[in-house]
Amino acid sequence: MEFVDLQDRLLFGIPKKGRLNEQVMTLLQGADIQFHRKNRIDIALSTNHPIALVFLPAADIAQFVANGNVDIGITGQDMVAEAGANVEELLALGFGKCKLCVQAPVDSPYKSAKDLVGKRIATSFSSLVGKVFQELDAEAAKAAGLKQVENPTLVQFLSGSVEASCALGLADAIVDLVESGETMHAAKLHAIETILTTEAVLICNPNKHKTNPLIEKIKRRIEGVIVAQRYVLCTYNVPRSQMAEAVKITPGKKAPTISALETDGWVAVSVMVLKSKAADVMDALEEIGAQDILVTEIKNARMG
Ligand SMILES: Nc1ncnc2c1ncn2[C@@H]1O[C@H](COP(=O)(O)OP(=O)(O)OP(=O)(O)O)[C@@H](O)[C@H]1O
Ligand SMILES: O=P(O)(O)OC[C@H]1O[C@H](OP(=O)(O)OP(=O)(O)O)[C@H](O)[C@@H]1O
Repeated sequence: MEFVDLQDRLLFGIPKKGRLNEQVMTLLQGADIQFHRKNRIDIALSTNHPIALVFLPAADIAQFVANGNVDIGITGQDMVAEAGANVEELLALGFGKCKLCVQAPVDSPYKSAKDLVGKRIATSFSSLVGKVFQELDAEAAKAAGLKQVENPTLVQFLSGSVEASCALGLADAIVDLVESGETMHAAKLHAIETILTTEAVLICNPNKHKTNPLIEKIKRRIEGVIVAQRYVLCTYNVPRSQMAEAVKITPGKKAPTISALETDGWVAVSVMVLKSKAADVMDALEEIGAQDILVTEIKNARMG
């Protein structure tokens, strides 16, 4: 096998497959981190930065970053919590958003996690869930005036297809991720408690952030890509008399840029607007007499 020289390169852990992979690839492209990944090789050298991309299971990235095996990485906050990893969260990325929920069969009597003390729980998050039920067991014991409960809750690890475990008789309830709820409903389960909400994050080894300026550069670039994905640029002309109203509709991230027009009594405004609100904003601007309202895509951004 060819030897890959990683010396002097920042090691960047990237989810090698699964839910986060595609969006991370888009971020890298937007941040102009170029690389060529040979077929099935999990380390790719960047061709325009001293960076090596290390393709890893999302579940391992937090621990790898905490241990300093890689310097930075992208994974879910759920994975960081499950690993109990000591990492610095540099940036929330706005995708991979879901909730880690306790789910019970819809026809079961369980209404909250407390009702499951002493029962069997299947999950891929056995460390996190183990801690939650240890606490619930301890609370139940205390309430009953005991040192510990007779039947501690059994938390079993499953690496996948967790939602099938109640129907299979393996567990009384599960703890798994929920986004649309489709998987949960299809398995005739319902959420009875949320353990955490999560999204994808850029993380860094706490000792590396200050020592390598490239980390801050990558963070700023990725931040720019995210802003560009989320916002559009809106420009319009509006009578000066309506300027205060216009600023209320489009306050901008900091403030709108306003310049005088040659035509007396009019100003030109340039301002960032959330992509999801752009159509409503255009309607509202039109209603107060704004003209020549244009909305354009932002390719990239650097914010103050
Ligand atoms: N339905 C979902 N919606 C949004 N984000 C999700 C969803 N499922 C998982 N995620 C996020 O993506 C991360 C990786 O989940 P994924 O299921 O892709 O795991 P994986 O281990 O990378 O892949 P695989 O399950 O294929 O082995 C999760 O830790 C979570 O942060
Ligand atoms: O609420 P939903 O939108 O249905 O999403 C939730 C599902 O998504 C994840 O699994 P994924 O589809 O990534 O496959 P996996 O079970 O192989 O991890 C998670 O483990 C749930 O099963």
